[in-house]
Amino acid sequence: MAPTSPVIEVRNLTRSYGAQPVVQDVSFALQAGETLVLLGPSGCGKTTLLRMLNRLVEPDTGTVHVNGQDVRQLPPEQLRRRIGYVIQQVGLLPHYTVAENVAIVPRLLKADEAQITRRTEELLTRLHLPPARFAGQYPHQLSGGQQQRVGLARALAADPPIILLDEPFGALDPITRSSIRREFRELPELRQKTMVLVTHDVQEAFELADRILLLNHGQPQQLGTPRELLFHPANSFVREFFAADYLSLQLRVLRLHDVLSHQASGIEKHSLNSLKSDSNIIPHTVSIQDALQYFSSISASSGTPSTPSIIWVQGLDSANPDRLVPLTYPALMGAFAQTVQQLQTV
Ligand SMILES: Nc1ncnc2c1ncn2[C@@H]1O[C@H](COP(=O)(O)OP(=O)(O)OP(=O)(O)O)[C@@H](O)[C@H]1O
Repeated sequence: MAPTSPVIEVRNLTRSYGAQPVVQDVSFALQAGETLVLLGPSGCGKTTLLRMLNRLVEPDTGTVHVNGQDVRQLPPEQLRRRIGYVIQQVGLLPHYTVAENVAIVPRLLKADEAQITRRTEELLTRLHLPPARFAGQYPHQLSGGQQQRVGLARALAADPPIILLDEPFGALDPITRSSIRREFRELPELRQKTMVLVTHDVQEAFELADRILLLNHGQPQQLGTPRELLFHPANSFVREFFAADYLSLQLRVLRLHDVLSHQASGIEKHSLNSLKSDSNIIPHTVSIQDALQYFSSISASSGTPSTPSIIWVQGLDSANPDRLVPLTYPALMGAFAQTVQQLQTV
């Protein structure tokens, strides 16, 4: 299939503050629906780069094109229509209700009032903020997580095809952060969006990114999929940046079909009932991390730690999608270790 033209195309962006170069010669192109995470240590220029995409910061040199048009040529209301923006501090207006905050951009764009009300209610409902309870509340009456969701609803209100997010979960405690992140990932509203997200949290980057751009001192170190950065680091900075999280990132990026594809044994799904294990079927697409959690949950509920638990993996055999392959915890760990070793030596 021929590649379609990029939704965002950044060429040779550079920006300095005084004598300090903050973003140095960054280029990338994003296809529709792609999520790019800008990752790197504090002060490496992530926010400055993000803010150059919607002209909150002007580059010294280089260009940003959105759907083939130079953003410098787009009038401000066109930019607002095309690009939503979510920031860590949320930035809700304290004297506006939740509904009024969400409606800010559509009102600036002079959308129809009935349509704005409908859209606001729809978004609040999708983001688990029932309008009957939340629409009339003020930001100070909400928790941090609820405020964050209102900030996201506000960015989505005019239905822009592009969303920029600057540490959108940064102000939340780790537990709220991880559950909101999961909700965020599963939100149908965001599936079609092209997104650029800034974070310095490696786990967050790996959970949300299609591709990651890792920066250091404003210089791009590597642009690639999480798997490419982990198994084929471009330089020692990339390797060392992920070193502390190496095992957990491997468990997150590798999926059952990556480590089990060589397994030939298996049974037909219809014969499983006779084995009385029909509830322990998982698809081949789950991550190794999720599969390990599944093992812990079934051995905790079975109450018979001496019997090795078996799960059945479905979908490994594309010619026969109903075929199930049995898997034990030790077999999974063995296959995982072997795969990692192979990937590291390629
Ligand atoms: N308006 C400004 N004036 C002067 N220097 C600035 C300005 N904005 C950013 N900087 C400097 O540019 C560098 C990069 O800042 P930036 O906020 O882009 O980094 P970051 O990677 O997003 O950092 P963090 O993860 O800590 O938010 C920093 O050294 C910062 O002090």
